[in-house]
Amino acid sequence: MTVSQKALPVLDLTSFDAEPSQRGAFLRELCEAAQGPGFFYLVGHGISADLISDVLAASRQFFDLPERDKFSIEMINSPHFRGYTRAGLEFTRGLPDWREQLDIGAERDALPWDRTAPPWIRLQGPNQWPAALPGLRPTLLRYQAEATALAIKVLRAFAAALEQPDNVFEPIYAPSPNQLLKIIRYPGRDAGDSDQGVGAHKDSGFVTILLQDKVGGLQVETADGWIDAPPRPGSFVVNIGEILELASNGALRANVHRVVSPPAGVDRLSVAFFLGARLDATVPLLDLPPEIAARSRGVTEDPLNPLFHEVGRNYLKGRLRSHPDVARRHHADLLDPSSTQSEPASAY
Ligand SMILES: O=C(O)CCC(=O)C(=O)O
Ligand SMILES: [Fe+2]
Repeated sequence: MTVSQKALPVLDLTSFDAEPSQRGAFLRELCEAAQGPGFFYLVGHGISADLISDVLAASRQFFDLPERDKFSIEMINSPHFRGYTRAGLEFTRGLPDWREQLDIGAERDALPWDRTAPPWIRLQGPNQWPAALPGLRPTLLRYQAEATALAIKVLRAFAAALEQPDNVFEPIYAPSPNQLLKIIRYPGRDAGDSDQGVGAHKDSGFVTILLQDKVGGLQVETADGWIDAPPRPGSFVVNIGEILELASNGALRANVHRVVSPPAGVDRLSVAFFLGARLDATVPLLDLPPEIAARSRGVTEDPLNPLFHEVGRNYLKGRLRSHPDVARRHHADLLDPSSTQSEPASAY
């Protein structure tokens, strides 16, 4: 498919706190970005350049560790889907993604799971950290905290763009939003290799805040075809997740995106932060003013990716499907034995 040369818009978050006319202009730009590509670059975000370079440096140090150190914290050890995943072990739409990654969630104790507990309770639990790199934990947890505060501010801006009170989503994320921080390395591809860094997908949360190093590869699907989202110094790429699509009945759309692997001899680092609602929450359908409701496109119907308003159920569905090895080892009771796919059984 051809890739269009169109660029994503750039939004300045400081305008959200500015006087009413500047704030109004910002909210209009946000609506346009949401109606169009569903993705934009964010500047004026308030996260320091020092923290950003520390996170990228710590990520590079992690991926440079010997295999035995990374393998000692593999995700297969964790029923909570935390830890390291080798390239090729994560799947998007049934095909392997050529990226290695470390998944860090909210640092919380595991909850007891028994037959009466909802299955998503299994998602809560500790992270796995590499003993060989003690500096990684404080750097990533600090970044996770700052990215959470930033994502909540972006969420408040989306609420305002929908002409809702800024805090309309607070009841479904406070006091313990679902957080997922992923540090990712995309290896270069040799001739004949698949170019699927990560296959075409939507993100499941409220919003995603993406930090990229200097190597491109992210592409966004739009009405005009795929658009490149090359790195832009000092900015994050922000995109809409499925919770906002559900809550707005498609007035905001979670857009499809993918990463094309870098060429041979080059690798790419990215750090994705996904802000989600509380796992025990149910996504409400917002009462939108008529002129916004008129723009609603409804929620995308995709038989391969049914969307549930129950947050924990939706999130668990995605984790089981993306990490079939973890699903088989720890959650075989949730898988449908008649299916070769790692889909959750429809019963729960
Ligand atoms: O690495 C990137 O640029 C995007 C990653 C992504 O889309 C994801 O992990 O959901
Ligand atoms: Fe994504």
